[in-house]
Amino acid sequence: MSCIAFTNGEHLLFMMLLCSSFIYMWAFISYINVEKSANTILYNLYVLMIYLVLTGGVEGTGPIWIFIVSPVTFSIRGLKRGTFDIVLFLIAVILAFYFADALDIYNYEPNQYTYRVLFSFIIVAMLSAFYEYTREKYNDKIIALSQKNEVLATIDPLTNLPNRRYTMKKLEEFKLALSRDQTPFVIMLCDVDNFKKINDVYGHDIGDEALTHLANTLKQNIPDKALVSRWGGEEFLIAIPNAVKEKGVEVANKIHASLKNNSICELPESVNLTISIGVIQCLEARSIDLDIKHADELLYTAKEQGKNRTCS
Ligand SMILES: Nc1nc2c(ncn2[C@@H]2O[C@H](COP(=O)(O)OP(=O)(O)OP(=O)(O)O)[C@@H](O)[C@H]2O)c(=O)[nH]1
Repeated sequence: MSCIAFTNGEHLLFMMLLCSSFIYMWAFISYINVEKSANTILYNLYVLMIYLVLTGGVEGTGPIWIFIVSPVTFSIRGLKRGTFDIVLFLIAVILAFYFADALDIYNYEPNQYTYRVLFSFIIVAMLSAFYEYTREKYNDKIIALSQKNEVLATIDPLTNLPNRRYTMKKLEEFKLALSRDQTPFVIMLCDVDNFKKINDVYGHDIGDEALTHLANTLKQNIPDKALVSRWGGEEFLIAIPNAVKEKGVEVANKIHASLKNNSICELPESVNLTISIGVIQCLEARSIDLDIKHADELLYTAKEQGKNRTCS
């Protein structure tokens, strides 16, 4: 457009369009700062449009270009800020039409032309605002849905405890705190004793009930900042930050006692739900996987020694 203006001898328009092209190019190159680039593009567009309305552009066709302003504004600014900018731009356009005539810069003919342009601009702006409104609404819905899915992906649906995926992330964080600030932490691996028998004798539903009961018992007996998760099947993992092994053993004993005192109503009184636990204090030099392997070995020892006990 700038080249066309040059060959037509419209030197001022040529300069305006050339400057705009350079500004757009700069905004494109410095795209790293999105906010800054977007503002540059938008304000440059406004200045160019006001210039076209004020001078009439080529044979009075300048105002036609203002229709691109509303979609660009709403897509960059969003609904709220976009509406504010569009209203300011509209006032500027009305003033530009007024001064074009008052200062005899360009006389738009027929008279109705100015009104037609302004009214059609308002209609296009309203349609763009409506489009932006629905776009933002659906965008919010999609964000809410993906946040919900993200939560669901980290929760075990039966016990409502975090799952292994989430726990691994948390354990990495604890490990980082251990190597950075020397904050010790404890891992406890718990496994239900003779669970297959409970399932076989009383059915899977009662088995599920037992797992939920155990999850609640674990939650009630761990310190505030500790994490309890369903590690898989009938295995649970507890991580206690800022704690040493003795604390883990103390918590384990509390859990054994609590399970003994609170039986599941669906199970006969003679059947006690018990668990075996392996407790370790994590070492800075060991990976999380090796820590867990070590806890698993202690859990195995607890099973071998007769179950319903803790090894550390
Ligand atoms: N009801 C129910 N059972 C489960 C679930 N996940 C795993 N199980 C059952 O847990 C049982 C685990 O059995 P085993 O690995 O033999 O362990 P165990 O019978 O507890 O024996 P020990 O660990 O040696 O005390 C299996 O029968 C699995 O089917 C679950 O979500 N619900």
